Amino acid sequence: MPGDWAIYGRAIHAPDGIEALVSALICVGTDGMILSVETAVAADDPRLARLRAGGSLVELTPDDILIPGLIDLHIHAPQFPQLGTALDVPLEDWLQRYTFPLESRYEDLAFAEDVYACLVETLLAHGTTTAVYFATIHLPATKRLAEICLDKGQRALVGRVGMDHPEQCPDFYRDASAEIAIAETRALIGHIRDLPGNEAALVRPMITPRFVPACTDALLEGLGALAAETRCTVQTHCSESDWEHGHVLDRCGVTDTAVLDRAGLLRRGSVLAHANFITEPDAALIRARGAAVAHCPLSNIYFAGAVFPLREMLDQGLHIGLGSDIAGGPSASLFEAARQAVAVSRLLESGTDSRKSAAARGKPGARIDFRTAFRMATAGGGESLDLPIGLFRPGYAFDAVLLRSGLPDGNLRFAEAESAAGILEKIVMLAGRGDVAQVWVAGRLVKSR
Ligand SMILES: O=c1[nH]c(=O)c2nc[nH]c2[nH]1
Repeated sequence: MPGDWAIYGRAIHAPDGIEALVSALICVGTDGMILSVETAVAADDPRLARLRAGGSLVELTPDDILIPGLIDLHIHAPQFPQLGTALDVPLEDWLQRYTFPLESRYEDLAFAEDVYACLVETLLAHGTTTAVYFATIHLPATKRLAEICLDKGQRALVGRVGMDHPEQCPDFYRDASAEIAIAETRALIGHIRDLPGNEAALVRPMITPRFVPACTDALLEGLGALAAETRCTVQTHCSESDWEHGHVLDRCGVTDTAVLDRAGLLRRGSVLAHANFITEPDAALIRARGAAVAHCPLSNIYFAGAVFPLREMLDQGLHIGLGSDIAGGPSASLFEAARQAVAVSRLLESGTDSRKSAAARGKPGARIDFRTAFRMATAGGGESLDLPIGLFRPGYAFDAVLLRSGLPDGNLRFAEAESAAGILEKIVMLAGRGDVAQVWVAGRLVKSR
């Protein structure tokens, strides 16, 4: 729609707890930002008639419900071809055997374009309106990923991966030096910030050291200095598995979090994927710096060897959102990540070894429910990135997903007069691509069936 426009119907979001917005009128400006949100607007309100007459009103049906766009805090874009496969070995073997060989192929720009275009389309179809991407060490292909996100209208944060450590990175897939990795990261930051059509910063660069084991101290320090200089946010992996956590302790004498902080990489808006083995002082430091954790329950099942103490970390006030971790996690759907976050928290609470007594088996109080999972997939992601997304509030971007009950290939069936909590529980437990009717990013309709 060319000018200001509005959407009228039922919505749900999670400012703190869950808030149902009944008969809501959400007005959206030409810049894609929400101008106003009003609830209990009567169907015969004259403003609706005026908007309707001007062709500026989207009207939802009783089968429809609007939710904030999903925010996926951790995706490896080049790993998309391997989604759903290659999960039979531990992280350190998976990287060397499957993942580095696949990522090395992105020197081929045509290959990269095909994969990245398909991935961005797929994620939008699943309702992922904001995606935080690791790319590869290849600057041209990483620039293309950012351009594809901008063309297709997906809000994205895109990073060229830095990895120069000769002991952990193979000869065929490694930065030639820390200097080159830093220079190319700088070039990507400039390229994305100057992209024509990106004046509103729909796509942003991210400084992306792969993880401490893959980076020399010179690279970590250089990227930290670059983050301070450019005020660019940072993403990396942190204390992911027993092997990874132990490797960093052996090499550096301190945890990943302390190493990242020493290098200046732990900042407001920094996203640390996994963080399964962070210590109490690590958690305090992450909180003090305003950094965030991307909780990736699916890949943690395969690689971590432990369950992230999510409830405890939320209670300590950390910013936490959800990551699909394509392709360490075998699903592109953030709804799937949300339900798995609930499931693994229940396993952590109950424990898993039936040979132990119930009292000795688990971690009391560790569970989260569907409300918390939904919040992490939406408002929690926005807070983590320090961006005004994930809520229906004036001043926030209108990034939204319209879910429709009863679509032929969908899972959702809302009963008449079902409560907001009941509907949300069904969404978190059942929703998938087949339930997504329309998707908007920054007020632009980017998917419709
Ligand atoms: O899940 C993961 N995927 C990766 O690609 C990776 N690299 C380092 N650590 C990692 N963990």
